[in-house]
Amino acid sequence: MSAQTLFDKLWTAHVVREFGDDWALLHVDRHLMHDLGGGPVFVELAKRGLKVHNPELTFATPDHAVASTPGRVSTTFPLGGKLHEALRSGAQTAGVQFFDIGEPGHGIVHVMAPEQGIALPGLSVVCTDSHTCTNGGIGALAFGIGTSESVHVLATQTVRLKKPAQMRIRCEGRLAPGVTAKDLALHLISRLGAAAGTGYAIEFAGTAVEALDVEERLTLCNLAVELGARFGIVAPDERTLAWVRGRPKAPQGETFEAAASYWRTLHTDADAVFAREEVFDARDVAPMVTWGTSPQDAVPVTGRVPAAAAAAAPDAQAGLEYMGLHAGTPIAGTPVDWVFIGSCANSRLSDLRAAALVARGRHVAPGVTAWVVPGSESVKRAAEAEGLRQVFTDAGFQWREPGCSMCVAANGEQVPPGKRCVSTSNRNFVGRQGPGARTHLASPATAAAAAIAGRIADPRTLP
Ligand SMILES: CC(C)[C@H](C(=O)O)[C@@H](O)C(=O)O
Ligand code: SF4
Repeated sequence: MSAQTLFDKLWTAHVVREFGDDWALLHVDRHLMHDLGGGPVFVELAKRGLKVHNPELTFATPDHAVASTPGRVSTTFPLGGKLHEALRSGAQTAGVQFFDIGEPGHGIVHVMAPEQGIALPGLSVVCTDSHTCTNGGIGALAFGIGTSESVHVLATQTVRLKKPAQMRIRCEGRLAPGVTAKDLALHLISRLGAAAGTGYAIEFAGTAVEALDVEERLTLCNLAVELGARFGIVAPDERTLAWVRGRPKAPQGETFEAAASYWRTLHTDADAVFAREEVFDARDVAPMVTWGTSPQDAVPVTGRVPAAAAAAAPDAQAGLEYMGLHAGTPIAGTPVDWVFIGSCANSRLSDLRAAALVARGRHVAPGVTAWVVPGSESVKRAAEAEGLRQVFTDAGFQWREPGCSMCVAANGEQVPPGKRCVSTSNRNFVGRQGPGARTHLASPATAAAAAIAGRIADPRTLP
């Protein structure tokens, strides 16, 4: 057999039928549903008189529209309450497991899936959400689908897809201390452009990626879609296997060992060919922060807001105006009003630890509202157990309930118009965190540093 890429191996393992012209019907191993799209999917299925083919392979959790207010219930945000109920009742009727708020397993769908061992290396994972690619960080064939495809998955446990072209991004060397996977992702997007991955499945490889811990790989793959790619993957290795072992829904004992020996075959063969290959030196990466309204508008925190003409995006001038920034000014020192630490990009335990390291023994600057929103109930409990909640609240951060929260503001939690927020999420589009809200994407450490300094600041040199 000719040399195969990791993606080829994952793809081939899931083909049920080839249709020609690179189209195929793929088996879906895990189907995730969330509150924004889930309810209507169940309604549509019922309307068409269809049954759920494999209810045990679908998992539902409300994340986008639930309030993060401490002590919240499902109806704290009333519209979210309706979406919650539609998802819950649809799941119950279908026999689909529903992870409700307050229960272990609840959380942002892309945080809870790998955490619970629902997503595993080698499995195909789909959800009506573009950031499903996050799961590629453990070597899953994970991708976002549309609502009608979700109905199709419920009815048939398959999905029709055209095999994408393949790109490999190799990051060689080591990230410098204080530089994270989020910074690497923003660096890659700023260098390659937010559309570079369109039509591709991206494999992230190289010594710098191998050196990332598994949660950092999830962050890196989360941002693959901000490069335009539907898939981002990292080959599973011993680190991945150790991370997966013992998760609630991961195989146990001998079954785990059998799975692990298959997972060890999931890597790109030495002489496999990619349609496009890019190589980066990890030592060039600094803590990054965005200045505009696309994730590609990112500069090192030690850098300056670029002149619009020098920026890659055609709408950079409009971005600068929306953001209320001037070309040539250092990005550090820009005063901030809000800080949001959360989202499927950066709300796992390791992210909260990194932010807490900066927050410990310091205090949020006057006039700054700083939120920490854990990605899942399990992350929240683990963080509380090791004292991180105390570190944050002592420092003046608000400790909130898990969900998407201010990442997309679908739960009514918005950055007020004209206010500036440093956010650990993945999108800084116009209005993303609320009408007129100004978003700067950054890592958890950089976001925590901004909260403390009251302005954009380099976490490595915080007084
Ligand atoms: C709501 C959902 C469809 C959307 C996505 O696909 O990513 C959201 O999660 C986002 O981050 O913008
Ligand atoms: S946390 Fe943000 S990016 Fe992730 S699924 Fe929720 S809304 Fe989308």
